[in-house]
Amino acid sequence: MAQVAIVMGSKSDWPTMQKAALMLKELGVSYEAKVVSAHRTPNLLVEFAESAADHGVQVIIAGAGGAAHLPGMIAAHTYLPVFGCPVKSSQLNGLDSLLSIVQMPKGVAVGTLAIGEAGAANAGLLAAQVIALQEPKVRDAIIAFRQKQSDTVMSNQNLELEE
Ligand SMILES: Nc1c(C(=O)O)ncn1[C@@H]1O[C@H](COP(=O)(O)O)[C@@H](O)[C@H]1O
Repeated sequence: MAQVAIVMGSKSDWPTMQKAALMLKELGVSYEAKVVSAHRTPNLLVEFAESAADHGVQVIIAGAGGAAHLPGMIAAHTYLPVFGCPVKSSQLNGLDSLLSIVQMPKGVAVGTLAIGEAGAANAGLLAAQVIALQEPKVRDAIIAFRQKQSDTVMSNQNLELEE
């Protein structure tokens, strides 16, 4: 049973959304990934969102591009926390996705991440931080991840001119 569900509007979102999966894997959090679309599979969306908590899912990450209604519609059908990832669109570079996801009306919350792969990776990190509230092993993995990141920055202080 997966702790985190990663859903996306199309398989074409997977190159972006797999960054969330990679982060969860690195931090030892179980996940399942699937394609669910508010527009193209509206019945599947309702079925997925309404049953996610019963299946043991604790956090949902939802990524979509363009008219990105997926995260908001999922949030409307579950009380689980939903993190929305704006996927870069071909026409407007993801600004459309970002604005679709971030401007939720008061009363239904979606935590919106940055556009693209960095946002997806951070969605994985945030989801892991929620899981870590109850799982010391995940908390330790996050602390180790942060330490490794700091060490990398500290070992990159030799800034030389490239001529
Ligand atoms: N925004 C949504 C939703 C939705 O919000 O339900 N379903 C699909 N899509 C988006 O359409 C884009 C193009 O999809 P295709 O590549 O399949 O044509 C994808 O980024 C997807 O997230």
